Amino acid sequence: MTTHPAPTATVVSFENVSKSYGDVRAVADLSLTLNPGETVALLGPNGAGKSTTLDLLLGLRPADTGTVSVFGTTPTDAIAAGRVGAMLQSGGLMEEVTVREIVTLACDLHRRPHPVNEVLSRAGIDQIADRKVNKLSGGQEQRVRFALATAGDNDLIVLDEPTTGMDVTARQAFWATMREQADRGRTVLFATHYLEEADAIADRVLVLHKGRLLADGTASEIKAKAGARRIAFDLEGVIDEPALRELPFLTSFDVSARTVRIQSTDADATVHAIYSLGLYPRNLEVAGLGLEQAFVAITEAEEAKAA
Ligand SMILES: Nc1ncnc2c1ncn2[C@@H]1O[C@H](COP(=O)(O)OP(=O)(O)OP(=O)(O)O)[C@@H](O)[C@H]1O
Repeated sequence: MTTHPAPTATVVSFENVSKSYGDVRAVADLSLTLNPGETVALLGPNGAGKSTTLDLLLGLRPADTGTVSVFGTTPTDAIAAGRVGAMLQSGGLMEEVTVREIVTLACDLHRRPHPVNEVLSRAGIDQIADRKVNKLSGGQEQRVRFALATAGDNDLIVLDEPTTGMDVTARQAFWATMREQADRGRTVLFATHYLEEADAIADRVLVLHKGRLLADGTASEIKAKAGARRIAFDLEGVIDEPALRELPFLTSFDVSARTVRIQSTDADATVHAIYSLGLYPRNLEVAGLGLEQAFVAITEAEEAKAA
């Protein structure tokens, strides 16, 4: 009887990982774990450390301190075993070859390759398979990178801002394919600036800021962590702005024409106080923050703490 090694429960593990470039601390004491079948968004503003984190995960850069492991081994060994596919932002494609040639090469090099035609059609580049790579548009190049990342059967797919430059159709097709991969138990990790993508696609969102992990949870948990809720209402007559600004628990305030828009960390108390002022708010709406607003709130709170 053949014995198989027990499946490793943890796909990726970072333990107290730090990485600096000279004086710039790109990743600071980062600890995280990725589990099988998760689709995880790595979200953060420019310079947050997303690409560096992915480089460390792929063994493209060594950590200064801490341990990175992928499927219980080093990133290099996990990649050599054909378990990881990656689509990075940079990295030139070979120019004087056709799309089919470069995809065929990627399939030939993979331990568990998919058929070339399947890879081409999944990435939506079967129609341009005979075109030279240096004649492609930015969005088409991204599709080729996507094809290279999915040339074989990978247990972990790592994507650095994968949909940059893709049109809406390409974006939708791309995420449909990624969802299929996740449904088949693959782990997908992607870095993004697009909060709506993180919200729509990811089971889990990691918020990175100045190399540190600020939040780790579902999109709704991240929104809840930001604490505030949005309140909007219309008022008739003269609007007493100073009185409204004194409402309890406000974190933001805006009046335009007859509409008051505020954010509050205790919406029930704020709404109660509005009525206590003797006002009659019309079209009253109370809603949670969107991920974008939550993200801004969390990073601003962090900046304020650091100041
Ligand atoms: N090779 C390098 N040499 C020096 N500094 C670097 C290098 N690569 C990145 N940095 C710096 O490290 C920090 C993190 O950069 P990184 O590219 O990881 O962030 P990011 O979140 O991927 O940003 P973006 O969203 O803009 O791609 C930044 O301050 C950046 O300027």
